[in-house]
Amino acid sequence: MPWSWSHWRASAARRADTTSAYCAWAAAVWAWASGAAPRLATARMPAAARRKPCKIRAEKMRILMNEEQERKEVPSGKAQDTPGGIRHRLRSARAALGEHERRSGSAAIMAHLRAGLKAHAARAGVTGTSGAVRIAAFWPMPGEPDLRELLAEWAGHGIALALPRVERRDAPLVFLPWHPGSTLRTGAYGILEPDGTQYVRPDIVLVPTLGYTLSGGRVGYGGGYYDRTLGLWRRERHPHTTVGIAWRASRLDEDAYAFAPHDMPLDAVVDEEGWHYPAR
Ligand SMILES: Nc1nc2c(c(=O)[nH]1)N(C=O)[C@@H](CNc1ccc(C(=O)N[C@@H](CCC(=O)O)C(=O)O)cc1)CN2
Ligand SMILES: Nc1ncnc2c1ncn2[C@@H]1O[C@H](COP(=O)(O)OP(=O)(O)OP(=O)(O)O)[C@@H](O)[C@H]1O
Repeated sequence: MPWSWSHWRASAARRADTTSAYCAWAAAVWAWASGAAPRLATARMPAAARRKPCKIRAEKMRILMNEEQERKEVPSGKAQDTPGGIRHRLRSARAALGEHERRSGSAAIMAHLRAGLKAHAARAGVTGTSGAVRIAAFWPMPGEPDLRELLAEWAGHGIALALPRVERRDAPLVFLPWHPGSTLRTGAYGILEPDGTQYVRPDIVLVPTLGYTLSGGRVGYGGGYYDRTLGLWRRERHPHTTVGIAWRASRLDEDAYAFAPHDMPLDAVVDEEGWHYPAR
């Protein structure tokens, strides 16, 4: 069979599964040294893997290799459907926003939520327990819309709020009550999360969204956390409605990304321009 990158990568990934990431790279270097593979193969070793080849688990190595490869093969600015490529472009678009744009953008998103969240809940038929809804928000990671001012305002009006916590990497999120003054601790991924043991199930979920389509498709950070959580709630028939919170700059064309069956579509999206409802 003629040598090809994809064939090599597939067999290297298989090797990484069963032996170790380092062995896979050693095999690549050996192949290169013996003239069987082009120089390009070693040049494409992911930067993070290059730094600590012995310590990275085989699975992590495989993800890094795939994402690095996807990034390099995607011509910039062109619609593509590889998760690594699209996340990379979305992160770049987000990073390109200036401090002023972020501040005024967050203010615009908060204004749209103030004006429209009640109507959204009514439209979705979500009334909450005894008529009182609990809203799940998120504590912003760098670069995300910052809704904290609005959260304090809602709390002041007696609205019950919650924030997500990552308990386990491959599990659904749990939500814990939050009010101004609640103790937060640094959790997985360096995000501030509520302390405590009391879990709650929110009725309205503001979903941090790295990229979205107007039909409600969502791209996140690739942990699958919200999909797992919302999928579980749907199976357990917990009534809720979702609102993706996103920058306008992260809007994707409908055909830009191939959504997977586990991707839970958003019920609405709010960006700086306002509310967007998928035509369903
Ligand atoms: N503010 C906020 N809170 C949130 C989320 C979010 O998107 N925003 N989440 C939404 O799900 C959950 C956390 N999910 C996350 C998943 C991956 C990464 C992340 O930075 N991943 C790295 C790889 C890190 C690693 O492999 O260890 C990356 O993408 O480079 C961050 C958050 C729960 N809380
Ligand atoms: N409902 C689910 N059940 C089991 N695994 C899931 C589910 N949803 C997602 N996953 C796993 O998580 C991985 C990442 O999913 P995806 O790319 O959709 O994450 P994301 O929506 O970008 O992440 P996040 O919600 O954390 O921001 C998937 O490849 C899959 O392995």
